Amino acid sequence: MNSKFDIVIIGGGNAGFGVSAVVSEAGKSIAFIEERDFGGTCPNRGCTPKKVLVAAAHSLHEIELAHTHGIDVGKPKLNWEKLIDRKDDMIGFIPDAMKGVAEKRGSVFRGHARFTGPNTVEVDGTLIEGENIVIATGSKPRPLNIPGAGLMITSDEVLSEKQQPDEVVFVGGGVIAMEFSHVYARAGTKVTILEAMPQLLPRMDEDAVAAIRAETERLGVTIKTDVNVREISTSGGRLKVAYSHDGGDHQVIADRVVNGAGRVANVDTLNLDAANISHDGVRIEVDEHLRSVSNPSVWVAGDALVNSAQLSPLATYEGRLVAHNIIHGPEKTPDYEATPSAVYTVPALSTVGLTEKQATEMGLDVAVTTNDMTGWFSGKSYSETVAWSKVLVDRKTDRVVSAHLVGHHGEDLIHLFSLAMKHAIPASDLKDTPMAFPTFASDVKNLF
Ligand SMILES: Cc1cc2nc3c(=O)[nH]c(=O)nc-3n(C[C@H](O)[C@H](O)[C@H](O)COP(=O)(O)OP(=O)(O)OC[C@H]3O[C@@H](n4cnc5c(N)ncnc54)[C@H](O)[C@@H]3O)c2cc1C
Ligand SMILES: NC(=O)c1ccc[n+]([C@@H]2O[C@H](COP(=O)([O-])OP(=O)(O)OC[C@H]3O[C@@H](n4cnc5c(N)ncnc54)[C@H](O)[C@@H]3O)[C@@H](O)[C@H]2O)c1
Repeated sequence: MNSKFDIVIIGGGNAGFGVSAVVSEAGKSIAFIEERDFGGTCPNRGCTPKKVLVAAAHSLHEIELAHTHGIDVGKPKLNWEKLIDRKDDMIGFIPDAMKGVAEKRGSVFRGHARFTGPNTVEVDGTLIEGENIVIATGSKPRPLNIPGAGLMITSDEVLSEKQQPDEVVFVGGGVIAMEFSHVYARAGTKVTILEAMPQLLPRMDEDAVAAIRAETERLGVTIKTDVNVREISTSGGRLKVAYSHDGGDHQVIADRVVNGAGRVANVDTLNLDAANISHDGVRIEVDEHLRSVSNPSVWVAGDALVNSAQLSPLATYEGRLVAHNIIHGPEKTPDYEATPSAVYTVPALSTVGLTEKQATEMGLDVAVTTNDMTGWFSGKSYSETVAWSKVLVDRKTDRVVSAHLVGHHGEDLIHLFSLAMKHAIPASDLKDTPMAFPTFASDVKNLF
């Protein structure tokens, strides 16, 4: 097999496939290296399987609300094993299908890649040379320096273990903890979230987080912020989490403790020094074109890049951008300003743009409008338990600065705000655009 290629891609996830789509179209030769499942985290261990569990939580939520529509139903019982089987059935074909795509685009190598020189990597004894090499190796759970940290499971096990735990503790109150808490709590698992920072989801708008926190507590989830998790140990066949909070020492017993403390770039085993790639062990230093500052043959995209949010559409976007820059020269720089995202609690917290605090710190003159839509016709029809919005509009430019939505189909509505921001559609034009009625989208004009 030819071991010299135009482009070597390390990692077959969203970022790697983003690169391969563009460079294969341009007729370049590709070595595509993957050590685990083609498709990577999002379709195999992330977004897609997670959404199957979230869909079950939606169903349980609807059943909870059925009585408001005059429908009598008994207490539902989720069969966790069947849910995991359903998830496995839905995604099982993905690695082979994606491997097939990879094979159409280039030469596939299976195994762990590590650099041996500025333009070479080694995979299981095979040396592969690339004019350009793209690091698209994704992320992995943050290793925690807590005694007993090895007793924790990760989102991988949450998505694959067939036995539903009675009690779960999440160390960290970020996206993973919030999404799985809503599934577990509705399925009857007792959940505790221990977050180190004063706020759950620390990067998100504090009022939006307060709204989803209240809904999460309504489900019975125990949430502690400003917590120092001190130790995890075994206790009578179960797990004990010792933590400090509010000046006191506490403990909670659970069947499973989940690492929900963030994910770090997966680059520490790549032997970066052999390729003269400037890094600090986690962060590879790149320029505005996502190219290594010390080795111009090396590029970084997706979760392996520390500069941007760990989101699958961004991984694909960065991969495609890197491919463009390899083919046409370093022309493009990423623009993250109007990136929408959602936390798939039930209902979701959806957001695009700055938090109110960030806008204030930047000295922007913004009109801030918040709404509780539970009393609106749309919110009432669907008996929404939480329906909340905050929209920021720049008073001088009439441009949407950000939107934060909890419930009210925000995970879809957020894209209207994102499009308006990206394509500089004035906020007043967005307000004046007729939308099908009665829909949640038709409420957009009343949100700001
Ligand atoms: C539980 C969970 C839920 C998520 N939900 C969402 C969501 O709803 N929406 C969203 O936008 N994002 C979500 N994400 C984030 C999303 O999955 C990532 O942002 C995305 O998968 C990153 O793509 P990537 O290509 O950078 O990395 P990955 O998809 O992780 O791909 C990297 C690949 O590189 C391979 N690899 C690593 N090192 C080597 C090596 N040395 N040699 C060979 N191969 C190697 C790995 O095996 C892996 O397949 C979620 C993540 C998790 C964990
Ligand atoms: N819907 C989505 O788009 C989605 C879903 C799941 C995951 N993801 C991505 O995956 C990444 C990882 O998710 P995550 O939830 O693990 O990370 P996160 O960054 O969202 O949250 C991690 C949380 O853990 C806290 N923390 C860190 N160390 C701690 C400690 N020792 N004790 C207690 N708390 C601690 C942090 O303050 C933070 O709030 C996210 O960055 C996210 O972008 C996205």
